[in-house]
Amino acid sequence: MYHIKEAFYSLQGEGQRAGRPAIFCRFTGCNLWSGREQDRATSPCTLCDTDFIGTDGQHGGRFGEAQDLADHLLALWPDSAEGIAAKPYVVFTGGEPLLQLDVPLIEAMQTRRFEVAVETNGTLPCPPQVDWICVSPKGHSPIVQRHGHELKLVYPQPGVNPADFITLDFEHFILQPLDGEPQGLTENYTQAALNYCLAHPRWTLGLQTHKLLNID
Ligand SMILES: C[S@@+](CC[C@H](N)C(=O)[O-])C[C@H]1O[C@@H](n2cnc3c(N)ncnc32)[C@H](O)[C@@H]1O
Ligand SMILES: Nc1nc2[nH]cc(C(=O)O)c2c(=O)[nH]1
Ligand code: SF4
Ligand SMILES: [Mg+2]
Repeated sequence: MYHIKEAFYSLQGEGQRAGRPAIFCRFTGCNLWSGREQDRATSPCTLCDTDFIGTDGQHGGRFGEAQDLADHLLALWPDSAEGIAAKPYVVFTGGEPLLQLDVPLIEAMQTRRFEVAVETNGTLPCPPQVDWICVSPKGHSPIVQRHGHELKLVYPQPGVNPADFITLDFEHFILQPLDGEPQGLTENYTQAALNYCLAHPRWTLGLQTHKLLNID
């Protein structure tokens, strides 16, 4: 059974593929936070900007079979001529998608011509069938998924040094400014991230453009 918080059609707002139209499938639940505010401060991930509890969001629900969920997601892709000609794209996120994403679901999407991307915290192994792997490390949680396409580090995180990640096997290293209340920093987080990129040019700055655009 797959538990889906919400699913929607939007632009990928983040990372190397920002701007690309995509279906987002947000799985319920995470292994690094319960999703309850009273647990946030004592959880391995304290920075989350997302509600991933329950199945009550837009186009959310529970799906028993990969084929049923794949058909549900396919129905969100535009059926204009351009939509059919374009390579459809699905981003599995959450919550932590690798608690639920399995090979039958990946292959059901690929059978429907989708390219399959995942946004993961890196603490669980990613099936090799996934076409685009984005790992976003959290605090000192151990990184199990040590290769992929983009490593997208939220910056700053207390005690986390970006230099500790550049030996991992990724094509793109992206710093994404922390969206949240300033915590004892003299500069804002975007300025801090951009300063880090200028001083360490292996890193590129990635903004959460969907928040700037006020879209999902
Ligand atoms: C909500 S997470 C879900 C996927 C997965 N659990 C993960 O953490 O990568 C989706 C993306 O949003 C990023 N993110 C979450 N909270 C954020 C925040 N406060 N500021 C900036 N990025 C954030 C995560 O790092 C991740 O890249
Ligand atoms: N537009 C848009 N792009 C995104 N990229 C990653 C997201 C996520 O929550 O995983 C996200 C999201 O929630 N919305
Ligand atoms: S690991 Fe991802 S989904 Fe889980 S709490 Fe952190 S940012 Fe949110
Ligand atoms: Mg998001």
